[in-house]
Amino acid sequence: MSFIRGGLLSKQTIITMEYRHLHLLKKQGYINGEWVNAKNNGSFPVLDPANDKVITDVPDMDASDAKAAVDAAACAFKTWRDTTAKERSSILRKWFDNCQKNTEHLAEIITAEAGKPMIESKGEIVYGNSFLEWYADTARHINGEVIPSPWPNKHIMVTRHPLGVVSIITPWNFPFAMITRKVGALLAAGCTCVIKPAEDTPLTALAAVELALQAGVPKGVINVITSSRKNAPGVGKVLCEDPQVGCISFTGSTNVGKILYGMAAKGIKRVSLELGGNAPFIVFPSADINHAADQAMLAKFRNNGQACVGANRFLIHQDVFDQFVQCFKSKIQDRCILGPGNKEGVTCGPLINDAQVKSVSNLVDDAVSKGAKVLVGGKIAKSIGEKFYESTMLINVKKEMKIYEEEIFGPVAVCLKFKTESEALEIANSTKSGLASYVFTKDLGQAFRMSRQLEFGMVAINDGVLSSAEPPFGGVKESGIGREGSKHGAEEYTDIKYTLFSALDK
Ligand SMILES: NC(=O)C1=CN([C@@H]2O[C@H](COP(=O)(O)OP(=O)(O)OC[C@H]3O[C@@H](n4cnc5c(N)ncnc54)[C@H](OP(=O)(O)O)[C@@H]3O)[C@@H](O)[C@H]2O)C=CC1
Ligand SMILES: O=C(O)CCCC(=O)O
Repeated sequence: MSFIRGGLLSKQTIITMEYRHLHLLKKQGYINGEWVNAKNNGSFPVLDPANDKVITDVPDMDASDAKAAVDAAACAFKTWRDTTAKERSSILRKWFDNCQKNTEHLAEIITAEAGKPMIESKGEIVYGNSFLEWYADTARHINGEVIPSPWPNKHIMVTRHPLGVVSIITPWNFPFAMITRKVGALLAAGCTCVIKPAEDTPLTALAAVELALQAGVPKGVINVITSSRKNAPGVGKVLCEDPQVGCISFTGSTNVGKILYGMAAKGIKRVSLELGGNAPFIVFPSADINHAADQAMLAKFRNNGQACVGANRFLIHQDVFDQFVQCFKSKIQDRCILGPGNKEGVTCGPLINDAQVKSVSNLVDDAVSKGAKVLVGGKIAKSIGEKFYESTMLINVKKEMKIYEEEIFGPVAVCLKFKTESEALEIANSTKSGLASYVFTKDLGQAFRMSRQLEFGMVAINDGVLSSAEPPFGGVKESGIGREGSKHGAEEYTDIKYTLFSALDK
């Protein structure tokens, strides 16, 4: 996708902006076709991570608002499920068109609340919107089956039916795409939803939903609960346990995913969980090293490393280790330009919040205290601001360091050396996570062996970016359950029904 490839490979012009110029800035939650405040009248501030200024306040909704939203979605489901696939497709297409026309406005909101450089924010709109376009088409192809029957005069028909109300809980790192990927799919399938965006990034969700309404999404079909971290557990309990909810679709940390999965289990509800990753990026001696280092820039520094598919461990064959490290290091020094996302030329913005800064700093400090060597970066860029962490590269990393096995979720590249293919595989697979993995080799047999033996839901051969609307996105092991994007993403929101027709004799 151009967004992912653009920022770190070339410099672009960025328009500066102020919050007062933000279009589509909504300041209320959205329930049953109305923009509403919290029943408790509470609110919380949404901050710009580049400078900690308040962009606006939004309602701090709690469990009672969540219940109202679920009730609205359940009521709307009664009619939405009976719309034709063609009608749903047409609404999704209009939503796609609206987002496309408003790319700049949506991107400005992402940059303001998530801190991304404008080039990446615009790219996220292109990427996120591709799910709406894809599901506008897919809506008309969620097919059933007629299976040859083992009995004479009997027919087996298999049909797909929407699950009902879907609870959507999304993270701050892709505040637009994580919503369109889920909501596009579930609307196509005939479901309705309640969205709970992250405390840090509710404004993108509200703007996206405003454009959905303008596209003709009927009242109650999409509802949005804005809540602070304090109220998230109460809201989450309703979204997971209310009997009217048929499915919980979550993207975020593995820890929270486990909590939600536990609550969903009480009602035997369907779950779709996209959780943490710990992606290996493996470079074999036959690889084109310059290309591998270019792709490493994308796999590591997209959204400043705050991505579940972000490369977490660079496993480099000993024969090309020095060459790769040198090449990667000089690209980091040339292309990672730290600063506020609305400043021209910036390619790496702030981390989202203080917790992220602390988590990344702790991992690096722990590694350095145990002997890791910093080749680039290694600390907070205090002259720019407290949330700006320098793009960093570490070598001499050992097993006893936390960074060796934890998900970094920040702009820190850790390079490790291996000797053999089996050693690379063993290190790569020695994690509870199994989301994305990257392999660089020109040896076709090796590429197939790695594809087969890597215990990951996604394997990219000779590429650093694998996300798009067409393939199934998702992980194995503790990285989650289910797939998003592709036709599988819509099928996640359906149940299969088998009907037996027995032809009565005259
Ligand atoms: N797989 C991925 O794509 C992501 C992984 N992460 C990982 O998680 C770490 C922490 O980030 P963080 O933002 O705290 O991620 P979380 O998993 O805590 O947050 C993701 C979403 O879940 C919500 N949430 C949190 N707790 C509950 C709950 N008990 N019930 C219902 N909803 C809940 C959050 O709301 P609120 O914001 O209000 O707390 C947010 O909307 C990161 O460092 C990273 O390692 C983070 C984001 C995305
Ligand atoms: O990191 C995430 O939370 C989602 C991955 C972004 C993508 O779709 O590539």
